[in-house]
Amino acid sequence: MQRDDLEEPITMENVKTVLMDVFIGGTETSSTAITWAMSELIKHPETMKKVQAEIRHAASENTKFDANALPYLKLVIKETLRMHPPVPILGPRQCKKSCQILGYTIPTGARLLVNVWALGRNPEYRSDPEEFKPERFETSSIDYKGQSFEFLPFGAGRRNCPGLEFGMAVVTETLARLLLHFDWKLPDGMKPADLDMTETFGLVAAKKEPLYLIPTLHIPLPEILMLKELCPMWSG
Ligand code: HEM
Repeated sequence: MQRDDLEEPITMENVKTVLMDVFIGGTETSSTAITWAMSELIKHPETMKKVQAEIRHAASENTKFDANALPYLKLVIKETLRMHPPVPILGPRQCKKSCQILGYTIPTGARLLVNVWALGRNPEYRSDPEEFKPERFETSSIDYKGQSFEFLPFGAGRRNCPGLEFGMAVVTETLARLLLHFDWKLPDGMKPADLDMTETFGLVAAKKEPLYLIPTLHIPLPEILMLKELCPMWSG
């Protein structure tokens, strides 16, 4: 693996650092997005029904589906990322050239923090920002790839998230599996309205109280098929 003949040599140190980036950048962000999506779905039973119907309709031979053919699930994930961006505040940016923003002078060299959480809930950019409504993205061209500055769950510019596609694939595949194979309910007769949606404050805005849900098996998942589908390189 070691290559010393390149302009930027690949060293064991580089490899370890990249792997660390993947673990630090990719695990808590993705699991936080999945937890928030499940929380919003359990709070909105009609949305849960609609997304499960889409996934169950798309799943052929009971367990196979094309994650790209799940447009409503994509809307659910977008809406989750709008209301609960796992990274609520982007890493600091430095102002290259003095400018005016909303009447404030931003001097050259000033450090700026972009509040993605506040952008997502700003009523100037959308109606009912406190409502979970995946349908709002149905007819909108707003995407999460860093071009729409009112919706930046993966950041923007050259320091945006390099794991965007991978993160979306993990979140989509995991949610689709959870929703295809299981029905979900709250424990102890708890009502959807009682679910505590408080966020933690930190680099990652996770759900403060753990999400406890009771699964009921809907479609069994043969273990061997699961391994083949998820890890084709292992199945020979
Ligand atoms: C739903 C999942 C994810 C979300 C919401 C997310 C979000 C973000 C955000 C907002 C940033 C800062 C971007 C900026 O300041 O403009 C970032 C940076 C980063 N992300 Fe992700 N991320 C996710 C998944 C992943 C995955 C799966 C990986 C790796 C496999 C990853 C690796 C990184 C790295 C290495 C950085 C730092 C980039 C830099 O500083 O140049 N992320 N992520």
